[in-house]
Amino acid sequence: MGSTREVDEPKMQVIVLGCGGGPREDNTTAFLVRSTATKWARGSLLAVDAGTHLAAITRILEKHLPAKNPHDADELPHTLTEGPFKGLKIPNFSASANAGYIIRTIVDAYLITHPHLDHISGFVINTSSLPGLAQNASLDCQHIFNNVIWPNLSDENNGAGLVTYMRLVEGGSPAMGDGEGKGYMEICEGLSVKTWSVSHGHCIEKHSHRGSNAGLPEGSPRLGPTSFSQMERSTRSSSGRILSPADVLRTDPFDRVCVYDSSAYFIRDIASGREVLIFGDVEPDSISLSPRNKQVWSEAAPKIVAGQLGAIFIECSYDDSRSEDTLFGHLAPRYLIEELKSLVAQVHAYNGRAKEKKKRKRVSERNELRQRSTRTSLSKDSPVSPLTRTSRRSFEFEVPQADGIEEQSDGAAAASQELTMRGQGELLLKGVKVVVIHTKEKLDDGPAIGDLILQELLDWESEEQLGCEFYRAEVLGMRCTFRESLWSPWVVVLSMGLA
Ligand SMILES: Nc1ncnc2c1ncn2[C@@H]1O[C@@H]2COP(=O)(O)O[C@H]2[C@H]1O
Repeated sequence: MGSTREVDEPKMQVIVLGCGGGPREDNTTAFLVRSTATKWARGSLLAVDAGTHLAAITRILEKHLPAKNPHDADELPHTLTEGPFKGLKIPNFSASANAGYIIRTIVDAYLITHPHLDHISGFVINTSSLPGLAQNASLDCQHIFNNVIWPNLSDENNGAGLVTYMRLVEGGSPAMGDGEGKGYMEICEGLSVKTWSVSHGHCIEKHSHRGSNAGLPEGSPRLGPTSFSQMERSTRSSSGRILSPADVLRTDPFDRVCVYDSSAYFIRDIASGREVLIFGDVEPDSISLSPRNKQVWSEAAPKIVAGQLGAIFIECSYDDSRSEDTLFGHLAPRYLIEELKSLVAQVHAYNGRAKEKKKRKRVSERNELRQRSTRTSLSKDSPVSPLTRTSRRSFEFEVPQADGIEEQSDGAAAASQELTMRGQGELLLKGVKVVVIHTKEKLDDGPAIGDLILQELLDWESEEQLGCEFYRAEVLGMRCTFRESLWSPWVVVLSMGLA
């Protein structure tokens, strides 16, 4: 039997370097993720977004470096005994030199959810001051490394070759990985990743220069997998007919809307199979012109049922006082809850399918037994071949109709409908940790935005009974910290200020 210590040992660590969505530039979105099994090996840190990066790492180290005699080289290398980098062997005295060591040696790749400045500025600025840094970035930086906004430090278009782009296959490549890790791409020592595109609002101009509409022919706005008829929100045409957002688009084939692409990453600890899900900026499916979150929830559902998903990091930029027309591709608590209800629906549907599969298996085993005994008796006294009698058709006829959810053509949609009717999540997300990120400060004297959003989420939760636990980060001076530290059996999340 495994010891309790073994069970409680975190398998993954997420260090929150920045958790805000602006306007403050010192707390913009940035994480470091690692598999604890790698024990701080070379190339074992994955940066997910890097709105802030080197500066935040330096600040953490300043707080946790030992008091030392700067001339006593015998003290080096030193193993850190506290803070988010606890256990890391550092080769230098100063916080600055050690931060440089971390990003040159331990950080192996940068997963960028989308190339907006609050998610990339640290990465871009750090690259210029670190000659020799060659990193994989899942970012098409051509708009940044274009010799106008920033020198082309990439290895494309005659660039300096400090950054290598890596383009991930949406939904994972079937050629990658084995077994449960199939489709996942190894991204750094100990971690693999699967990515899904999600939508982050749309450009004010009507064109398709980038984002999910790019490359589509004139007048063909790309619609996501969810049909617009499922949307709750709608507008009224001059004739009084209710128009969905898709209809609005279709009324003028030359009006095309450019949807900003963002990403959701399932990051997997290769050693244990545990995962965390980290979203970039994202808007709710219900008001999106290219709703794609449902696909992510569908992928998450079985992992939740299997207890494999440690935490979901998702944005909630505004509180519920924000109107729909000023969300600019973000979530507020009412929409985050709506999305989590969509996840509940997927869990419901998954459970239904699993139940049906089990039932079918049982029935098929029973039938098999029955047929065997029939075959035995037929073979004794019937001229008809037992094989003829056990044809596929007669077999199918004998399978009784399974009840409930499996009769629906789309289990998730049915479950969703049911949820809307009942308004209850049946605590199906019990134990799921939802970490709220990318909150935007209001710059007023009112309560901290994190407090406001968390309270609203808790109010929604008591109404909807989804079962998830909410955590949020807040800005305290130069630091962000969690009001409660998040420690699940396999994920430890440490933010800047936390020991
Ligand atoms: N049409 C708009 N009018 C005013 N502000 C906007 C508009 N679109 C986007 N923004 C702001 O620009 C910000 C860019 O980063 P974010 O997506 O985090 O949040 C966005 C909004 O705060």
